[in-house]
Amino acid sequence: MPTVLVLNSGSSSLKYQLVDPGSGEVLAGGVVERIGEGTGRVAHEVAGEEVSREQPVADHGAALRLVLDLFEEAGPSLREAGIAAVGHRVVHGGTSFTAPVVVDDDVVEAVRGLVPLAPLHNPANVTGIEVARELLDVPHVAVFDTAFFTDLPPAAATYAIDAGTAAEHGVRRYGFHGTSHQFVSSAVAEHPAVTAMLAAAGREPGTLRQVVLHLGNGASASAVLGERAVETSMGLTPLEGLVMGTRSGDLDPGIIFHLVRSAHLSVDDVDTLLNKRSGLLGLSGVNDMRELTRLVGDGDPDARLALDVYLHRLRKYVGAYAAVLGGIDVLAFTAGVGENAAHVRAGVVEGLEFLGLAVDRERNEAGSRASRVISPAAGTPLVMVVPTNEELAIARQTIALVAP
Ligand SMILES: Nc1ncnc2c1ncn2[C@@H]1O[C@H](COP(=O)(O)OP(=O)(O)O)[C@@H](O)[C@H]1O
Ligand SMILES: CC(=O)OP(=O)(O)O
Ligand SMILES: [Mg+2]
Repeated sequence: MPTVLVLNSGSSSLKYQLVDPGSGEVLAGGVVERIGEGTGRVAHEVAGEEVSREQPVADHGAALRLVLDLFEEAGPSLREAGIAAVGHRVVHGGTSFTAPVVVDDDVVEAVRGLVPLAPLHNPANVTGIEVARELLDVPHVAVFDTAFFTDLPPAAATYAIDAGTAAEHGVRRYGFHGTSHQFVSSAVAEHPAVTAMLAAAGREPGTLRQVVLHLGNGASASAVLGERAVETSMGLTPLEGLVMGTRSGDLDPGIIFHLVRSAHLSVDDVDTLLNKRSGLLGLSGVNDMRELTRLVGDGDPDARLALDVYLHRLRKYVGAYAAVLGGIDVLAFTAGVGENAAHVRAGVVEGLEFLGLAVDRERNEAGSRASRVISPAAGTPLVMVVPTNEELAIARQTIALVAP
């Protein structure tokens, strides 16, 4: 099967994978970090071997050139591998993009036009697409984080603000991490434990009520009924909702006015504060869950409070989404924290016994990498860990468009 190069341009990083969309095999992959900062780093992994380099990387264009050089040096050569297409993760698709599209000049301009709605993410996406199109003469496909949430019910997608202003400025809830929520919720729906549960109750797949928690650096929750997303925690931008590594998630918008008027912060200052200096980092000094867990173990009170705020917000969302769905059949954890931090999973479920949710200690703490049930054998609803794979999902959606 021809391979697809998947590019995920973040605000200061470029993650990439060369994937066989048929088998899911990753032929090579890596990350360029600290783009635009004084010191950059690139780590390229191929066949279990890592090649890394420290050097300043000016922008996402330079990052991509560096990656393509590494493919030629360390392999596999992209020229010889003959990639079929490049799949780009694009964070904000606005209302224009409800499904993946083959990139042309108009698409690039439309993604650029959405920069005001995603100032941290879309500029890097535009640069990534432009440079990749220049360097790699194959079809390019854009896959949007927002697409899975296009059909949110109006009651969930609408902010209760002046309707004319909202319409004029595209103010509505879009939702993000959709590629992951879609991948995970369909993996849940296909899992034998879930199909057996529905069959035993004589229920149709369309009635399956899931809450998916994507807990990475960015974090979001979704409520999925059958195959359809009916709620999600991120809104106009990826700032709303859960407590994240460096983002505040939900807060009283009055805080912004207070900081602008009383603390004389500029709008850009507040933007930076809420997106880059808040969340776990703002409360504890660290944004990485592994470090936070270490600090909590050492008895650090700030780290303890940060973790308590993080878990409290998650429990609120699970309870709210159970209400939105009229009950819950599956609670699924995914992404870096969700897949690896057993104490976070246990901490979310603790106190939600009234919904029937529980984790089995041994199952929760087993170090497996596979999709699995971690609730007690006899119980419903199910609590599950389901590894996400946004790159594979992007590669599959890309190849489906260019070589159907
Ligand atoms: N073994 C682990 N235990 C706890 N947290 C982990 C573990 N491995 C990764 N994480 C956490 O996962 C987060 C990163 O998640 P990831 O999905 O890779 O992020 P993103 O793709 O948003 O950059 C970090 O907070 C990191 O500490
Ligand atoms: C949309 C978003 O928050 O993405 P990430 O988690 O990659 O920052
Ligand atoms: Mg991620």
